[in-house]
Amino acid sequence: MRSHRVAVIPGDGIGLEVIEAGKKVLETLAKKSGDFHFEFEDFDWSSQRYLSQGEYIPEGGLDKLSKFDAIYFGAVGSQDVPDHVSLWELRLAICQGFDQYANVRPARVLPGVNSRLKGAEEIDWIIVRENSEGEYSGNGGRVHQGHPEEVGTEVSVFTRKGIERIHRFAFKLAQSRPRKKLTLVTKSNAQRHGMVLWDEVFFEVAKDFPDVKIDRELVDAATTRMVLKPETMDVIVATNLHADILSDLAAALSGSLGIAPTANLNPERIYPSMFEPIHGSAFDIAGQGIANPVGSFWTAAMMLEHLGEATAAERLMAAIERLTDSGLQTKDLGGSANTRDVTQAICSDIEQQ
Ligand SMILES: NC(=O)c1ccc[n+]([C@@H]2O[C@H](COP(=O)([O-])OP(=O)(O)OC[C@H]3O[C@@H](n4cnc5c(N)ncnc54)[C@H](O)[C@@H]3O)[C@@H](O)[C@H]2O)c1
Ligand SMILES: O=C(O)[C@H](O)[C@@H](O)C(=O)O
Ligand SMILES: [K+]
Ligand SMILES: [Mn+2]
Repeated sequence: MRSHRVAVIPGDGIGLEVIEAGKKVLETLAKKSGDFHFEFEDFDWSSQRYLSQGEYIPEGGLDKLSKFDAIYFGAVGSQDVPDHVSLWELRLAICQGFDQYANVRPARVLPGVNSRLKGAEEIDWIIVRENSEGEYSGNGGRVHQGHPEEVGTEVSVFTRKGIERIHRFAFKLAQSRPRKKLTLVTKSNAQRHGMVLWDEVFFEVAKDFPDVKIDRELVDAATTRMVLKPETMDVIVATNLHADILSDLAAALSGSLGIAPTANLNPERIYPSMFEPIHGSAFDIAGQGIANPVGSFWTAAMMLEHLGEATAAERLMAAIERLTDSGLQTKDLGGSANTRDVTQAICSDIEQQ
């Protein structure tokens, strides 16, 4: 029997609720499949831990985490901790610490889901987010704090190496898809250094992929194209910040932020990769049991794929689609089901297949 060691970090808020749901689904699926199982280990790395013990990740924590086959992550963020502290101390510490430079964010309208966008059924995108540098390099500082002369800088850092590897990853992904299209998202009209390098390296890498159809879109225009001509896009490569914003838009256009999944990949597999729904801890609905767990289920399917369990990943995706198609939906999708109803329904569906 194949065994997969998965570190589970539910984090904060609805992260706890959707990861508990996702684990149940994964366990049901493994039991049904019969030829693999999970060894889950839970980590309490969260804002609660930070507030009580002064750190998100304990001494030696990343070393311990590095031994796992994958990481299943919920969300981080608390009203009692500044967002820049929680994000940097937990999610970014793992993504950057494990060089998970390729963040992959698929978007499509699942069966039975109503999008507010006319023509949304045309959405079939994968957003590739550069996940190690750019606007998230953490390069900057503050001086003269509290004085009228106060200055804060936030300097984006783009390296040739960092740019080349993410473009190459995006080209390979585009090449593997039927439409073989790749859109470069940029802002090199206004940002005349790092973004120009971003573009130049893209067109250099493009020479190695003559079968991939390419185009270039400024990020502001990319938002309108996603809304007005969704069928013209396939794989989209964008910087850390641009892709962060575009992927929330893509999720909402596909029905809800509660559905969208993410893989934070270290493609060379030197470190474990991390899988999480794209949403955050959702202060407004946390603790109510009404979070949509579908994003964490789809995320689980991406994790299965990465672990080499392609058949199980397909079975899970099919179960997710039967679930959304059945009309049993949470509030964000216009339904009245809660997290538990939806989780129970998908588990019994998997058991009965
Ligand atoms: N990767 C992460 O861990 C991550 C991602 C985004 C935000 N955050 C953090 O989360 C906190 C809250 O951020 P935010 O409000 O900007 O974004 P958010 O994603 O937490 O919530 C935005 C909106 O979407 C709704 N929503 C999100 N997920 C949902 C789900 N599964 N089901 C139903 N509704 C859902 C929320 O209720 C809210 O109205 C902040 O601290 C932020 O830094 C963390
Ligand atoms: O990286 C970020 O900006 C946040 O964690 C979050 O918004 C995400 O998308 O992961
Ligand atoms: K998340
Ligand atoms: Mn985001």
